[in-house]
Amino acid sequence: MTAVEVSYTEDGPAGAPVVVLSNSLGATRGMWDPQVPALAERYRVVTYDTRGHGESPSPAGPYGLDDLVDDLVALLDRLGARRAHVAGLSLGGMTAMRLAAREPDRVDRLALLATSARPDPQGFLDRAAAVRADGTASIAPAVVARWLTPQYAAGHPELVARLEGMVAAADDEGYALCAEVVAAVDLVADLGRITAPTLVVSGAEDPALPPAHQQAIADGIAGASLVSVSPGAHLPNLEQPLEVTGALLGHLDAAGGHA
Ligand SMILES: O=C(O)CC1=CCC(=O)O1
Repeated sequence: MTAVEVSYTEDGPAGAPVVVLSNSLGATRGMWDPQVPALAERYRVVTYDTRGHGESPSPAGPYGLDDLVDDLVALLDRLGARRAHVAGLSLGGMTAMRLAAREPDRVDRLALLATSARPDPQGFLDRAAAVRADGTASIAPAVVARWLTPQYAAGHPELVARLEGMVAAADDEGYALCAEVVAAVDLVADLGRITAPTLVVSGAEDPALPPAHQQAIADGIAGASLVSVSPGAHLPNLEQPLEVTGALLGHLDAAGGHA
């Protein structure tokens, strides 16, 4: 399939090293809002909407993970970035892992948050069927219930409402096609091919992709470091923004400022 031109936003100094942030299933690039200001103090931060999400196109399917990687490579080319730091959460992390394994010369440092090299497919196939039948609004409360710990969600009803609105606004077919991408992901053989210095981040209470998934990634990528954020669920960057942003900056800054 031809790569699509994804919709993106840039923040930070134009000449700084590029950091690209890739979103999770059902989210938009807005999910990175807590991280962008601090990262943009010293990086050219690029957030984008994965195809089928937000303001990016939702071409007819089926999609494979390599289509999402092709979109990301096309974005790097549009940015004039031969190499970039790449961070992704969940589906975004799967895209980032595949890029790092397939085109290692395009990736400087890699950050993989709340993601998996081999998710259990059935739940995602069921989810695709559910949104095709009843739309993304029908699954939004259950999805967001996995993104934040129950305690944090109880204390932040406006955030919960905003996130549920984000999922409900997602294109039904785009969401379903990307859920099918997740269901088909098997990156176990790719892990050993990843040479980029890698940070892996877990939400200690993530019910969607529990910490064993990130442990398997950290075990499979040579030299990877693993940080567990607690309390934290599937979107630990929202619940623990200071800790996650600090971990990202520590990892990226170790590159010495050159992507
Ligand atoms: O949506 C979820 O429940 C968890 C998830 C899996 C892949 C992804 O991007 O989010």
